[in-house]
Amino acid sequence: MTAIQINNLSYQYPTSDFKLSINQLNMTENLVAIAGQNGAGKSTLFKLLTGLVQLQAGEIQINQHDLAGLTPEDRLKTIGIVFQDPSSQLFNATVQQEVAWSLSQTGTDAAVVAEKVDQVLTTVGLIDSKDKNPFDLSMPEKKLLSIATVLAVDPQIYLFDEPMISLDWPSQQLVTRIMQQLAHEDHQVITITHDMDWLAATFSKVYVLTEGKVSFEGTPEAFFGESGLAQETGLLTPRIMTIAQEVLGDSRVYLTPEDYWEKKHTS
Ligand SMILES: Nc1ncnc2c1ncn2[C@@H]1O[C@H](COP(=O)(O)OP(=O)(O)OP(=O)(O)O)[C@@H](O)[C@H]1O
Repeated sequence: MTAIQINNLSYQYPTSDFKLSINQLNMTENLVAIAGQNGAGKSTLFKLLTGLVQLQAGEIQINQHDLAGLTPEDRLKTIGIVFQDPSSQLFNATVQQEVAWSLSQTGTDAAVVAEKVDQVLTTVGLIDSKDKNPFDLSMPEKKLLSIATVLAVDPQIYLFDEPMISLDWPSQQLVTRIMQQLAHEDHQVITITHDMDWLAATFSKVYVLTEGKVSFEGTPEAFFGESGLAQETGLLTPRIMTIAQEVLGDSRVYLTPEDYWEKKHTS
């Protein structure tokens, strides 16, 4: 089990009034979603977790080790991020080299690299494109390649910033399966998402940020079950719940169509 512990965190951009403040947060679940309106501070939290910006106050601990004290190599092996825009992550001449480059940053033995590259490219369905230039890939393929570069390093914690954006349905299903498999293997998977249907169907724990503060932590069932909370925090409810409410006047919590069917037939 991985535990991220945040104490008295505070961060303010030099050129903006926005301030992220988290007094105490203890993240231990393997499948975690971070939600919140635009500008709530979700990406800023990811930047702090990956060291892209430095904490101004407080501490972030991973399994009781201060994140700030990790060497760059240990940090890579601890937390990996898949950015929203894959183009910001890709710069090598071939798909194969792109994945090999990310592994070379962790001092991996050259003999292991080729095998690992093939393995992760197979996982994301890009093995037949390994000699292509990353910029000749489609947007979903670029995203899958950026996921492969992180899978190759195999960090303890995976951060995904809006992974579903610009993916077609098969790629969405593939990425969801990869995340579930990672969580099953006891990695921690933390995802920023605006997709409430996907959040409700996939995650066991949700943290909602509102204006730089954690305004809710709990299960999706508890979040959508608290009357008016989704609306107050600027989020939608799952579509099945909206339909049940608006068409049938049924205001119970339904996370997925399957959940609706089950609850209807067991009550
Ligand atoms: N580099 C920066 N310099 C100054 N202000 C910034 C910078 N990056 C973000 N901000 C501001 O900080 C606030 C939080 O931004 P952040 O990107 O963390 O929000 P978010 O919840 O990820 O939003 P979104 O859902 O739109 O991605 C916003 O008001 C944003 O304008």
